[in-house]
Amino acid sequence: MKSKKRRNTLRQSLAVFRYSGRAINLVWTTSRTMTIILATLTLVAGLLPAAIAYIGKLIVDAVVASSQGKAGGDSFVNIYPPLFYVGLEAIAVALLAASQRGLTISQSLLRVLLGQRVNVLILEKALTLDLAHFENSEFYDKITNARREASIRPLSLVNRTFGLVQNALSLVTYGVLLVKFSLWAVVALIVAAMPAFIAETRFAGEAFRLFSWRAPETRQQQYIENLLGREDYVTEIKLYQLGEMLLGRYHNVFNQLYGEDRDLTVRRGLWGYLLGLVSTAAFYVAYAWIVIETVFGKISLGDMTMYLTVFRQGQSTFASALTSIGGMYEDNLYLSNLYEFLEEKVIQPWGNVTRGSKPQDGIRFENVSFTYPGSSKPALRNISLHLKPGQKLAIVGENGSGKTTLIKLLTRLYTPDSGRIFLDGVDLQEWNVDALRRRIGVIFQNFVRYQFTVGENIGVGDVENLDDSKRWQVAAQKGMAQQFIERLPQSFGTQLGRWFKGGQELSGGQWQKIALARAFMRTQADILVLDEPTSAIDAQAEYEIFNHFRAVTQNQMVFLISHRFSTVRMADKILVIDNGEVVEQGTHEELLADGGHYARLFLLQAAGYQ
Ligand SMILES: Nc1ncnc2c1ncn2[C@@H]1O[C@H](COP(=O)(O)OP(=O)(O)OP(=O)(O)O)[C@@H](O)[C@H]1O
Repeated sequence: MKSKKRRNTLRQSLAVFRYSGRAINLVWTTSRTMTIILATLTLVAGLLPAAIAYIGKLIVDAVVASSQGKAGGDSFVNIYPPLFYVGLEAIAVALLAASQRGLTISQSLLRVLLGQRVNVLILEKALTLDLAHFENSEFYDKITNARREASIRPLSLVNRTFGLVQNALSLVTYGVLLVKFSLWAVVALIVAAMPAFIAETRFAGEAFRLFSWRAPETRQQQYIENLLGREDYVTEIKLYQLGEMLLGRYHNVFNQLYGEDRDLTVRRGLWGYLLGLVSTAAFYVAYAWIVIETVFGKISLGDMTMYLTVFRQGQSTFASALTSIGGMYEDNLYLSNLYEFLEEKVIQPWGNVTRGSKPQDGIRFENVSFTYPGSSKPALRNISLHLKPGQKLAIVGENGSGKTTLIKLLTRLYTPDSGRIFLDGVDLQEWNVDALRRRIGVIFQNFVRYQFTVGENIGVGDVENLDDSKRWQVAAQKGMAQQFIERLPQSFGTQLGRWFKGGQELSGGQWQKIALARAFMRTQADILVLDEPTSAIDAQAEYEIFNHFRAVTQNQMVFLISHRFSTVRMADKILVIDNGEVVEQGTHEELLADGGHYARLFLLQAAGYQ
């Protein structure tokens, strides 16, 4: 029982080295030269203090020898040996200072490089995750935890590991010098410092657990900071007078966090002090012992000077080694967060088909059903449809009926729970991700308003031709954006949004025209997906867009979601969805003649215009 407990304690203590290897590897792959410099300087800085203490002893002994020579009546007093040692010590001290300064410089540079490296690793990982991850709050906690401290912790762990090696080297060399005096003194000093170490690792663990639990609160604070600091929120927050309420919430979260922090900090400080007293007491007992031994002439004055230096420095080195271990424990815990995030499993059910077996088949949904993760009700049920190359499909339905969900399945942001979707006769799951995505041009309702130039905002539709200004123009023409862009101060070169210097804000409809142009930028895409692309566009422009819509999308399949029947009626096929199910399917004329759901909604809207 006892031995099991001891093994556990040992394993816990050794756990401080768990991530050291990985952290060192991370630093090593970030900059080999810098790591070698860091290791060499650590070695030098670890060995020099004992050498300096030893030279100190040589100085005192040489001084005593010289002065005894004089007292003995020698006419020639040899002043050179002590001076030689003084010079030697000066050189050693200068070297120590140089190595310490070198350590600081290389650590600062490595910190910057490593911060960038870890952030890139986190962002690269984020790119491989799917949409479902981003809709899960636990995942946000993970990414928040990984990002918050992870960029500084690997270097900190490496510094502490190296620092520990440096301290250990110093301690071993001090030990070698001290053992000559008494082995027991060495053992006593080590034992006296243990309680402080145990307390340190305990508190570090507690601090970390506090940090992890709090991820939701921290995110809440970040969210409020975001709400109060972003230009797109500011109008509503002002007009609804939400400022004070939000600030109040911000304070509440802070007060709660501060209370916990304060308790832990005070407890940690108090215990650190009390247990530190134990090792100070041990140090002074040893101090007294050395003084007594010197008074009784058992050791030389030089030895006493050396022992005192060694004791004093040995004690502070030991204390700093213990703090390093406490800190390493903490670093390990934070790094476990980083690696937990980086090792988050990504299922990539993508195939490698780049070309369909039946290119004339177009898109086919067969009995597709889908329920969002964590939701109890299916968003889509038994959807079947078929769209041939070049055909246009409009999807109609009330809010929340499942239209956008259908598009998310088509674009493979989600995978159906049952049923299958085929493109050119091949199941979407078997398609190569790049080949599939290259074939689709899409605008979602919440398309992104990039704080880039107008041209780039259109160019992102086809990243390989991001800067091709000729293509921008063609795409802008198709999206009816050409006219207003030409009136902007720097035309396609105008910076959009308010975040950067000279940025210009656009109206909702103008942004939507940019988004339309973006979808048209993808010239090789033969599937165009438009989720309410004209909801903010004025009637005249919409009329013009759809008048030439057939011409500009001649060879493309189009999936169009719209609440405007003037737009919908132009489609070859109309799909009416209600509550996740297809309730009607046909052309505008057929559906009107049926006198069902579609006919009722159409007449309702038409009546509104009369
Ligand atoms: N990410 C999600 N996680 C869970 N449920 C979702 C998610 N997105 C949508 N839903 C739910 O799925 C159903 C269908 O939503 P969907 O966005 O497809 O509707 P829609 O027909 O496009 O509506 P609208 O006309 O308002 O855009 C709704 O009940 C909605 O609450």
